[in-house]
Amino acid sequence: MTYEIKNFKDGQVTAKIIESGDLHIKIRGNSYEDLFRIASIKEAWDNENTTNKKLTTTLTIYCLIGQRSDRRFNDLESFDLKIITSFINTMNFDRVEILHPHSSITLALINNSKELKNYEYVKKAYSDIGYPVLVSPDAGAYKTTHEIAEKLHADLVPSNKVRINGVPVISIQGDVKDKKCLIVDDLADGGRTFKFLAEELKKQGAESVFLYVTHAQFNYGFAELKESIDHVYCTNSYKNIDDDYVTQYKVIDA
Ligand SMILES: O=P(O)(O)OC[C@H]1O[C@H](OP(=O)(O)OP(=O)(O)O)[C@H](O)[C@@H]1O
Repeated sequence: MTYEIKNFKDGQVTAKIIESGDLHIKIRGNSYEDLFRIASIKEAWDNENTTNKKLTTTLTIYCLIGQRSDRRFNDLESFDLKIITSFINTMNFDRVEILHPHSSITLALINNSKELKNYEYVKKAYSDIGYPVLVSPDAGAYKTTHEIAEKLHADLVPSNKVRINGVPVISIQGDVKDKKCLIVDDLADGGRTFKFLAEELKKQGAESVFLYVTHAQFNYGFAELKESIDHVYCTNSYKNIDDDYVTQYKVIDA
């Protein structure tokens, strides 16, 4: 099944089904415009296929917008992931695949959802570096990084970040002296969490520090990170990056 998307000059999005069949939309999903693209395609497809119950509809989202906003942060503020997932649910897909969501709340809020794991990308980085120790940067990342470490038979050093009087304090729970370390997490916004952690790992004698994140925003570039992180591994779920400092695994043609 194929479709095309057009944008009107005022920003309106419209979809046209070119060829019918099972529907499988593969999209970053990292903008509100992408969500409306999905809705337009699905609406056009539904209109063509109201009577054909044998066809299936699948949505694959590589970097869901709002996945970090998995709770109402403050009174009087909107719960954005709830709004986004409610909108996706109105489209009634048979299956919705989400690549490495920030937390399980995303999967709980989306009907018929399934996680696409980050394992194969971490494995590639792990082999490329030469079997480093995995480092989970916070409590949120511990569970998924622990699962990966078990599968790879890799050592895992958990670390934790707490704020004392607003200042981040990092505690590393293991020995990293003379070791190669690979920090594994879901996303980098600015990347400062990892810069501080890498500095601490190097203070404790780490030979080198690498970073893997599935969703690579890096909104402030790489200059600061280069001071303490040797190389970055990520997917292109959020955007394409053209920089020798970054190895990007392609999940979407874009
Ligand atoms: O690039 P940075 O700006 O340093 O941010 C990256 C961190 O932010 C995200 O966690 P977040 O703080 O949103 O997790 P939470 O659910 O614990 O609030 C993400 O999982 C990273 O750990």
